[in-house]
Amino acid sequence: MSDRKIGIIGCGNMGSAILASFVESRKVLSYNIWVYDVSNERLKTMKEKYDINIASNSVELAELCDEIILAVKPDVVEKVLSEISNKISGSKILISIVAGKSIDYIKRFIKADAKIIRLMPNTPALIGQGVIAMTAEGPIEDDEFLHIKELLTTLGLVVEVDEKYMDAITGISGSSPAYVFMFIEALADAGVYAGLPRDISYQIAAQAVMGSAALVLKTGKHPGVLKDMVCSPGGTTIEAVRELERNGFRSAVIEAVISCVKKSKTL
Ligand SMILES: NC(=O)C1=CN([C@@H]2O[C@H](COP(=O)(O)OP(=O)(O)OC[C@H]3O[C@@H](n4cnc5c(N)ncnc54)[C@H](O)[C@@H]3O)[C@@H](O)[C@H]2O)C=CC1
Ligand SMILES: O=C(O)[C@@H]1CCC=N1
Repeated sequence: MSDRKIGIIGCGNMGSAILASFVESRKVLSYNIWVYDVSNERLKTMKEKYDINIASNSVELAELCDEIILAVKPDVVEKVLSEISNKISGSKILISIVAGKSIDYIKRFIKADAKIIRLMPNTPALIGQGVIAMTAEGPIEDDEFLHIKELLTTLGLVVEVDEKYMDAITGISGSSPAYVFMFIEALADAGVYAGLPRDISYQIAAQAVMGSAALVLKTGKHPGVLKDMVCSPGGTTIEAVRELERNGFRSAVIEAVISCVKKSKTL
């Protein structure tokens, strides 16, 4: 457990997922966490739920905390960084989860020797099942980096990457929960069409997706091999596979991810 103070600026979907995971895992105790958000309602909810500390603004949060997680949307990053620029120095570490904003971009607004870590998490971090891509710059000591990495394992799988891969990772794991939820929703709608009660349909669709993903990870087998194992010759599955191929399923996924990655480069 860490005694360092952690601050989160922006407690929306992703900021609150990180907060929830930290608190619920007890890796960071509530009294060592500060949050700030422009929405008082949001702060009130977070305080009620997690009993954390509320900072009165981003400057106070940056003064109080050792690690400052920047979880606002890309269009307000410049404003927030300009506010806290003088506070990020010494042993303090700025941790940005902002999509599309490079470390070089961040460095335009804060001190040249500031310690910066850039992450690309995803929302399953809320239940400790996320993917967290991580890269660092500045005079960060190995033990500081490892300390943050260890903390982030609370959120899920942590992968250290070169920053040049961050846009691609945004397309593959940062944004993909949305595509997967769409897939689960579509599977369940089809289940309802076929007469299943909706609650059972969502439950089995989600479990089938989770089980299939776990099978890829646990067996290490190629997804194509695992797909072939489901397709009995002349059976039901290959009928569905034929329809998916006819409707450009794979191409739709690939093009969607390419669009996402392109967008990330423009943020
Ligand atoms: N939602 C996701 O799945 C992921 C989001 N991200 C990144 O996380 C960041 C936040 O995204 P979301 O949580 O989805 O957005 P969100 O809109 O849910 O949350 C942003 C929060 O920032 C607050 N805010 C706005 N201006 C502020 C300011 N000046 N100071 C303090 N708080 C302020 C808003 O009130 C809001 O609660 C983005 O940069 C996004 O790229 C990264 C990975 C995944
Ligand atoms: O949609 C977005 O821009 C953010 C980045 C990754 C997931 N959500």
